[in-house]
Amino acid sequence: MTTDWAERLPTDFAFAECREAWRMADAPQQPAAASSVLLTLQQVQLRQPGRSGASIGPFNLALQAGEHVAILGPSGAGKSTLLKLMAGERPPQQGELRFDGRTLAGWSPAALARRRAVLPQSHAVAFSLPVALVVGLGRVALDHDPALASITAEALALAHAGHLATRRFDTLSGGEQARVQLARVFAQLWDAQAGLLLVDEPLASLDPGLQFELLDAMQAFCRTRGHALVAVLHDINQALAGFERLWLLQQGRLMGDLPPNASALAPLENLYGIQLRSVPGEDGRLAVLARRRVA
Ligand SMILES: Nc1ncnc2c1ncn2[C@@H]1O[C@H](COP(=O)(O)OP(=O)(O)OP(=O)(O)O)[C@@H](O)[C@H]1O
Repeated sequence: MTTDWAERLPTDFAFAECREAWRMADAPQQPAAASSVLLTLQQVQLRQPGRSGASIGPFNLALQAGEHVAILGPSGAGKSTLLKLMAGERPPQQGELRFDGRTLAGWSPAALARRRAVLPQSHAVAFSLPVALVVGLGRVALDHDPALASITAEALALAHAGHLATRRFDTLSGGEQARVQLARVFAQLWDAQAGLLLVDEPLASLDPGLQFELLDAMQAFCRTRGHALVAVLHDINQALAGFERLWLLQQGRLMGDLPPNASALAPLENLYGIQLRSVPGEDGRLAVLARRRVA
């Protein structure tokens, strides 16, 4: 496979960022040193457009290189918007974001695409594209990509989607499409180091077995490459099992920045208005049973 197909993509193609990144490819950037700050948000604030007018922030956050953070909160709390701010997809009205020491605006789309990948909550593809092409779109920022075919195959296998390689994306089920999109972001950061993977409800359309498998795959993928991982999740146990920090959001504000241990239970109960009972989890990690709060 070559990158010639990128020239044939329709102009309103959904992966506008990738196409832009492919056009603007420039010199590779040096990755952040281990245990350094990768991404900072300082007084970052955004007001949503239109009638909702919801105000998100101000956020003051620092994400370390290689750190794994889960963002939790009720529906409409601002989780996806925070992820979009971190991705540089939504510029803040106030405040500053720095990625690897440089303001996000100071990164060219191509250089950013080689260091950080984004898996949005919805990922419709407007055209009937082959699965391998959708995965290969993760690598359009590279000028020369001799390993494209093998990385595409390995990324699909890691996302438990190797058997879908010859299918067309629009014929796949929701869960199959989710796995292909996960393979796309794996492919994007496959040969990067100390990057950033931002994922929004990546497991929502998958069966429970696949949720375990793909959460493990995502964690292992990031750990072996030193990538930081920030995931918007609705499943408290997934957040407790595989993440080092929990960012709790409510009404556009950060209500807590906590480790995934017993100290998080009361804040989580308050966040969702539910009762949680701790139960033994895997490898001694905390797990919870959720119940309706009794008045
Ligand atoms: N483009 C937009 N224009 C106007 N309002 C928006 C926009 N995007 C989000 N909002 C509003 O901002 C608030 C936060 O939305 P966001 O999608 O970040 O929430 P969320 O926590 O991810 O929710 P969910 O768990 O339901 O996906 C909501 O009230 C939403 O209606």
